Amino acid sequence: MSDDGAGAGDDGAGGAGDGADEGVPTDGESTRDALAERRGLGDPVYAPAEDSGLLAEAGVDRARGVVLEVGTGSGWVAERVRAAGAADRVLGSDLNPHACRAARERGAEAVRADLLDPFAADSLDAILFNPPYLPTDPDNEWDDWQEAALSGGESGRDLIEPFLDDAARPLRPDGLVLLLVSSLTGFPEVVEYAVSQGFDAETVAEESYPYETLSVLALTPRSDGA
Ligand SMILES: C[S@@+](CC[C@H](N)C(=O)[O-])C[C@H]1O[C@@H](n2cnc3c(N)ncnc32)[C@H](O)[C@@H]1O
Repeated sequence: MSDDGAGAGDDGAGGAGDGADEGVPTDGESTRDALAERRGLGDPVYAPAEDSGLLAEAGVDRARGVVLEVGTGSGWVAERVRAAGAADRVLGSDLNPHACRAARERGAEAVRADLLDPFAADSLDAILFNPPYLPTDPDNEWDDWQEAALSGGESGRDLIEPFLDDAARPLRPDGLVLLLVSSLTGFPEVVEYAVSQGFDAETVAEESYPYETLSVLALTPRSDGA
């Protein structure tokens, strides 16, 4: 979600980042407010930003076979991976019906779903997720789709943990999860949780911004299942 104008792509990602980092506070909650304000609270669909760009690059490099982007938003990441041509099929899913519509308009195959719920066991070769991850004070939660795109609850990990609880189920045994993680969310805590859910974790991309470091974790199911 970093928005310092570094730009994550040529057709939308980082597009809201013209204001550099001026005035962006360093605590998670007010950072969230500043970022949400820049993106426009009226827009119900997350606009691609640097986090989207980092995940898309990792997906283009590593995702093969049947790929699902969970929380596809505008569908920009899914489309980048599809257009690169190395995957057999790229699906997108999102809880937000406006996002599903936007992703379809972009040409992505998108379905409305809560995390991985409707996906069958052993059906996916790669799963990508740029989750809502900003730590948010419960007293400051808004009840709208922008909130659903940004807020990871008090810890920042309210969506990441249930995602990791279920991720091994739809994944084929030699499959791969690419998970975008921000330092605001607690990188070591996410790694520890992923390992506790039976994954090996490796950082495959990292970018630092003035108020957060974004990483992409490649998670692979441990063969011993432990
Ligand atoms: C940070 S945005 C990322 C959007 C897009 N993938 C990108 O990188 O530009 C997080 C997305 O997750 C979606 N989302 C939130 N909760 C979800 C859930 N329970 N299941 C599926 N998607 C969810 C939001 O609607 C939003 O589109």
